Amino acid sequence: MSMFDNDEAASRLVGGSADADERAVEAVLRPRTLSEFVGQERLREQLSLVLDAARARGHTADHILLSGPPGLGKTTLAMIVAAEMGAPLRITSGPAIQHAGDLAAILSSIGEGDVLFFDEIHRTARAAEELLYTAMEDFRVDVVVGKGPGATAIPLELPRFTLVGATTRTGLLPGPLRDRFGFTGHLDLYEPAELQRVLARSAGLLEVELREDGAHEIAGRSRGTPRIANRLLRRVRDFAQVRADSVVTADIARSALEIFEVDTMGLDRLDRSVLSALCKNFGGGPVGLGTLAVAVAEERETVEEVAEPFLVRAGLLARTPRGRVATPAAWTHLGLAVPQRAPFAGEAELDLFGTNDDN
Ligand SMILES: Nc1ncnc2c1ncn2[C@@H]1O[C@H](COP(=O)(O)OP(=O)(O)OP(=O)(O)O)[C@@H](O)[C@H]1O
Repeated sequence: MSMFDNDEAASRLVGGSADADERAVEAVLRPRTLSEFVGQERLREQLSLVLDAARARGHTADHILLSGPPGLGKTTLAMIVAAEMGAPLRITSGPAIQHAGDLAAILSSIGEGDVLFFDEIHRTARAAEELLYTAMEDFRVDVVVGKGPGATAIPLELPRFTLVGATTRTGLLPGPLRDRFGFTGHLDLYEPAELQRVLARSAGLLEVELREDGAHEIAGRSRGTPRIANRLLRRVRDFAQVRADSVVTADIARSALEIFEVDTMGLDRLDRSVLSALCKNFGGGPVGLGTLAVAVAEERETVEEVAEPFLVRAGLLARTPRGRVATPAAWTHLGLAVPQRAPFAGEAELDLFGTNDDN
């Protein structure tokens, strides 16, 4: 059985998603205004324009879609949208909406100007989609009363509200849903310098004495993700409290993260064992996903969904039509000499977007 069978967040220090306990801790660290929100300059400017214009017209803002990997600040931005509009925030998620009735119940309790944050909107049940379309476009839901031939649809007018949808990829959304958003913003991975600012801010709130070189060390291992940066900071703080004088320097951060097996690029044990098997057992590939999974004693889903996305993004692993391949950077990162006749040399069809997943 895989050590990563359960929720990714529960078992991984460098996983992107968070469980309920972590979300409670995170609430303390959330920026409350656009100006407090670090990085994502373009998106911040766009959002600020959308919100300022709506306020100037005295209207609710258009529906907003936010896309990007977990932990980059979509929930935080939804909260900021509500705060900047001076509106109450309501929260739901795709997985919570199994039937049209679930959605109708939420929508019918919404007030004028409310902001409805809809997390993982791409996971909304089909049965509720139509209802969502009319709610977003016409601020109306048709509530069906009765069954069979005698069923009638009673239109229910809704107050104007702003829906803020979050998704990990806009491509996962049906076209008609995507089209109903007036503004779509994409969140990119953060640069290390931006993560250093996130860390400095969090350290202030958590009353951790974080030196600049300490922040630099943690930022480099945070996989471009504020959630991971904050999580690593909390672990480093533990170490600094127990083993040092509570001050987080680069040395302290390095020692702490070595104990937690997070390396200089932010790879953990699973990531490294995948790369190491690929290079050492299979000469750098190409090798099929199933074979690679067996070599690291993990489920193929774990390798594919937990380890690979970041390895691909970090340019360490490529998915090709003939299988997984280690890039020169992978050999170098593992401290191995890059072989002369490496498999990547002749690969013209690198699938860097990871769409080819069944080799
Ligand atoms: N730009 C930022 N500046 C400062 N802190 C940030 C920023 N973005 C995210 N954070 C912090 O990172 C943590 C995770 O952010 P958030 O919950 O908004 O991510 P998310 O994209 O909604 O993730 P998920 O998709 O898993 O819900 C929060 O504690 C938040 O305060």
